[in-house]
Amino acid sequence: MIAMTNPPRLIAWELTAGCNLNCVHCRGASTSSVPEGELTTEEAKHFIDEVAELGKPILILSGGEPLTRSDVFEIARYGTDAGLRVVLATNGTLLTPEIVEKLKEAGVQRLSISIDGATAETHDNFRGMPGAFERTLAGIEILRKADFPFQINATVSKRNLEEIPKTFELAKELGAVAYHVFFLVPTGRGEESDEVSPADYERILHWFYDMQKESEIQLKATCAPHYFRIMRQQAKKEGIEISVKTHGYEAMTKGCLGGTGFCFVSSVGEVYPCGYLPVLAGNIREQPFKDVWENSEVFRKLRNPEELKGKCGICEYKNVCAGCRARAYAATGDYLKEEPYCIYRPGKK
Ligand code: HEM
Ligand SMILES: C[C@H]1O[C@@H](n2cnc3c(N)ncnc32)[C@H](O)[C@@H]1O
Ligand code: MET
Ligand code: SF4
Repeated sequence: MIAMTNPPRLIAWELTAGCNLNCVHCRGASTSSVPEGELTTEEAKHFIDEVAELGKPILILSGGEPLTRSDVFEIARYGTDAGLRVVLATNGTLLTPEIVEKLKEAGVQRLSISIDGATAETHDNFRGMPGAFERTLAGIEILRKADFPFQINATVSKRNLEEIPKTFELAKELGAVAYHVFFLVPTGRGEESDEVSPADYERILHWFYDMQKESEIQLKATCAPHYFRIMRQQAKKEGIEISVKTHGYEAMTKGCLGGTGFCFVSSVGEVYPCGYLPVLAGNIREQPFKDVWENSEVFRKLRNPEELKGKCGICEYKNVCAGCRARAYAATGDYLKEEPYCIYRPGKK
C-alpha cells in the first residue's frame, strides 16, 4: 500500500524579499533592494493552481513586505477564487484606506501586524526605523475603521523579553482577534546572542499558558514547540484533560508543523520546511509543488519522529513537540539533532 501524505494546512509565501524596514531580527535579511528573479505574476498564479489542486490550506502572503509588491491584490484575488483562505502578514506601516479596501475586495480574510515592543523606542529599535511604531498604530487605526480583522505578531528576543506581556495588553486594547508570539530563530539577520535563555523560554511559556486559559482572544506560540510539553505538564498538575474546550486550537495541533502541515515558499520559488530552516526541499520552477511536498527528502525525514536525535529522540513528548528543527540546524548544522533551547530532561514527566 502507498502511504498517503496529508496536504499542507498552511503555506507561508514570501511574495517578495524586499521591504521598507530593516529589522534587526529579520529571517529574510530583507532590505529596500529587491533581489532579482522573483516569481512573476503568472508564475505566482500557476503556483496557486498547484496548491489548490492539492488541498485548501491557509495561504499566508508574506515577505519581505508583501505590500511593496504591486500585484499583491491580483495574487490575493486569484488565491481567494481558487478556494484558499488568503491572509497577509505585514509590518503595517504602508496601510492606507485605499489599500485596506483593495485587500477586502481581494477576499483577504485577516492581516497579521508585527508589534515587537510596547513602546515606540523598543519597537523602532527592533524594526530599524524611527517612527515605525506610530505608523503601524496608524495602520491599525485604518483597519479598525474598516472593520478588518487583524492579529498581532510579536517576536520574543532578549531585546524585548520584559515588554512581551505589555504587547499582549496592547493587542487586546487595539482590538486584535488574536495574539501570536514568535520566538526568535537565529537565521538571516536574527542573532543567536539575542535568543532568550532556555530558562526564560520556560518562564514566558508558563506565563503564556496562564494567559491562554483566561484570554478572550486567540493565542498561539510559534517556533516554541516546547509549549506543547508545558501545556501537558501544567494540565496534568491541574488535573485537567486537554481538549479544544479547555485549550482551544492548541489541543489539536503539535509543536512544529514544518514539513508536516506547513511549508515556506521563497520569493524565487524555493520550498523550505519553514522560513527559518535553510534546508531546501525543492523549487516550484523546476518541479511540481505536489512532487516537492510529497517526495522531498527533508519533508520525509521531518514527518518521521523516529529520525530525531539526541534527547528529542528519546523524549516522551516527541510526538507533540519535536523541538525547533531550525534552531537545531543553526546550532549544529544537523536539523535532526536536539532542540538546543529546551530545559527538559526526558523521563522526568
Ligand atoms: C490568519 C492570519 C495569519 C497570518 C497573517 C499569519 C502569519 C504568519 C507568518 C507570516 C508566519 C511566518 C512564516 C515564515 O516567515 O516562515 C506564520 C507562521 C505560522 N503560523 Fe501563522 N498566521 C496567521 C494565522 C495562523 C493560524 C490561524 C495558524 C494556526 C492554525 C497559524 C499557524 C502558523 C504556523 C504553524 C506557523 C509556522 C511556524 C513555522 O514553523 O515556521 N497561523 N504565520
Ligand atoms: C511573521 C513574523 O515573523 C517574524 N520574524 C522575522 N524574522 C524572524 C526570526 N528570525 N525569528 C522569529 N520571527 C521572525 C516577523 O517579525 C513577523 O512578525
Ligand atoms: N514584513 C512583514 C512583517 O514584518 C512580514 C514578514 S516578516 C519576515 O510582519
Ligand atoms: S521582519 Fe518583516 S518588516 Fe522587518 S525587515 Fe523583515 S520583512 Fe521587513
